[in-house]
Amino acid sequence: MSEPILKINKVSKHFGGNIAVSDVTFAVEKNRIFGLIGPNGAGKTTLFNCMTGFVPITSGEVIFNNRKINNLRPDAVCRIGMVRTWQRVKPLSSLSVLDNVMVGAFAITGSAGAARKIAVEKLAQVGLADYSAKLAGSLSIGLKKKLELARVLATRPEMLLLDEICGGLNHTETASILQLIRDVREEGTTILFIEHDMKAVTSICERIVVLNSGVKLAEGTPAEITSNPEVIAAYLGGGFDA
Ligand SMILES: Nc1ncnc2c1ncn2[C@@H]1O[C@H](COP(=O)(O)OP(=O)(O)OP(=O)(O)O)[C@@H](O)[C@H]1O
Repeated sequence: MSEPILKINKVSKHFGGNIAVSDVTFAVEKNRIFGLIGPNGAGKTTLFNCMTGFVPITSGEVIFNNRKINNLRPDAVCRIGMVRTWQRVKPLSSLSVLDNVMVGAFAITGSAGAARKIAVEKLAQVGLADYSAKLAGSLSIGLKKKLELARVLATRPEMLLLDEICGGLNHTETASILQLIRDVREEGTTILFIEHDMKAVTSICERIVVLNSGVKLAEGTPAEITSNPEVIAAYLGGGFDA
């Protein structure tokens, strides 16, 4: 295994008596596309929140680039190179598409000119150049997801955490987002991908961790995961055919 960029060591998160994440351990190698899957309520988003400083961890360690980052605030986590998207994308609706991406770029630069340049570059990358001047709130859900991707790419991340970026998209939109994710990985970015669309997960991820009721149920390649009887029983059911 090459050097991991991210290590999750025995991470737990309790909300009062509710154990959302329990003693989860895994590592993500640099420049991989890694999947995080599991049933609703399995703890996937909570784990993202723990990694990126949006909720405090009850116990365990998050190590990013050999640095323990448990107590860092989300903006600091972003500045050291790890940024996440949100399951329900909420752009700043009354700002333009360009301004929304500039907000992302301001995480890494204080210069409006530099932020604009990065935003223009990232909007072109996701295919939204023609929408720059439109109000973000006027975009369709498919284009809002691309805007979300441009916003996080504008922070020039080393690692991207994508929370159901394909959720609510049709077949063509999903294919387009998956190609963008592949392109981003080609540029050297590591990706951790939460997704319920198993076709998308198995087509893009090299390795997958499965959570169930806050506990790590399995880890392996897509072929190993989709043939794992425990994963089939807890999540996939009998009908999945990769
Ligand atoms: N802020 C919170 N306060 C209390 N409980 C929470 C909070 N956030 C999440 N939970 C609980 O933690 C558990 C895991 O939820 P989480 O949203 O992480 O699951 P998930 O795997 O992302 O689910 P989904 O696929 O539906 O998005 C659930 O029982 C949820 O109710």
